[in-house]
Amino acid sequence: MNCALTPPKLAVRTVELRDRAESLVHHLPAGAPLAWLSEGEGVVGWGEAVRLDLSPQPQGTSPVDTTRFSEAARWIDDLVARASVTDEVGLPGTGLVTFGTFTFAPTSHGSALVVPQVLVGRRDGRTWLTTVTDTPCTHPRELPHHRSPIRPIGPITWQESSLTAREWKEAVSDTIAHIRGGELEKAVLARDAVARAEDPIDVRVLLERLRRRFPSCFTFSVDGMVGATPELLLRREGDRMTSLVLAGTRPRGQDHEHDRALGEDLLASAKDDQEHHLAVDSLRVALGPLVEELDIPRAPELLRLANVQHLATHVGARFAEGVSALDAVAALHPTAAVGGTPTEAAMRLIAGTEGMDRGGYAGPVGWIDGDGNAEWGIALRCARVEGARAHLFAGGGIVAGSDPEAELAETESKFRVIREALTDPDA
Ligand SMILES: C=C(O[C@@H]1C=C(C(=O)O)C=C[C@H]1O)C(=O)O
Repeated sequence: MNCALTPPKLAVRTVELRDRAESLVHHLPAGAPLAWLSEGEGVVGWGEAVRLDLSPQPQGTSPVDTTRFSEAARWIDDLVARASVTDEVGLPGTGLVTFGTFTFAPTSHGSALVVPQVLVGRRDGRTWLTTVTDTPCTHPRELPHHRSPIRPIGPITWQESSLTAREWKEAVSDTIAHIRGGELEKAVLARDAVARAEDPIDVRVLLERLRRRFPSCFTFSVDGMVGATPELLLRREGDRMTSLVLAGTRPRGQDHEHDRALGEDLLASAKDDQEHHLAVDSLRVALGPLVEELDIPRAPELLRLANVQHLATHVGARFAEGVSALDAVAALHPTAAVGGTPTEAAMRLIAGTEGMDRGGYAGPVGWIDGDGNAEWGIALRCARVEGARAHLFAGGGIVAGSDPEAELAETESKFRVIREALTDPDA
């Protein structure tokens, strides 16, 4: 069913499921899967009980406009108020769950909310089945069996990017000049790459490879945005909020010694420390009015992933009375990990420099349930998958001390996540 600004009345039921599947991905049928997976847990869904496509704002709208978030929040509030929910499990991710993807810029197409007809979730060793209908009918207690075989992706050809490597490095040099000229402190510049398969890409192949290779990341698929992001914009459980800020990157080393040396270099680098602290400060300022007991460690730690290592800060807080997860998403986006400092100047520079539309890349992606529990990541290490085409994105933070060649290499390391998921059966 398609959407409307007044959502329909949904009937929702969650029941416990006896399930031995090693991966929730194994339950997904072909088509447009919904997924949010980390450390063997999470939620997957399929079918559309209802969806909302949020309209882009007109060109010229402020780059920090938050209309798409407030429209989404209003729609979800209505949906939840009108729904009749029977929830026999009662955990974050049970009951009425809405998946969402929001564009980086308010003027881009692609912000959408989707409520699946069927959802399977897993947490703390418990698995559940949620079914959603808009017509009175009996809900199943067992999983409907209609899995279709997974289709291999086959050969991939690479097409031209919006900017060549040389043009992108020039864009980085120009950005460094603007920063040294005092116009701004940091801007995150991204590049794209376009892959084409011979047949429509089976997203389940990507999800399975991504969750295996990046178990601690958040492997996601929402309305065509598919990836494995390490960056948690926020998680809400009851009134607790957690967030993971990343900025500052090195590749992984070829052996243990080299890897350790790269990590130590990252921890000691003044340039990366500046880049990281601008990201943490943007979060502190945005969250300040919305939370209590904001706990931000003074120094970052090292987060090692299969392809790169990052400076990482784990943040905790308690939501202030009356503040929702989507209020916080709207306030946080874009953090200086994907936008820059000051935000508006960085957003304008990004729009005028990258030569492409980011769409959902670097925007919030995740889910929210009817009790307000939620997990939203920043859509990184991802691609927009449409039929046989995948549009990949990767970027990096530019500050006064950045080097264009090193930034290009950093984007290559970040592209590897999706490139290898598309091409390498052993990735
Ligand atoms: C912009 C990306 O990543 C962001 C930028 C980082 C950096 O500049 O060091 C690190 C992690 C992310 O916050 C990306 O993956 O495309």
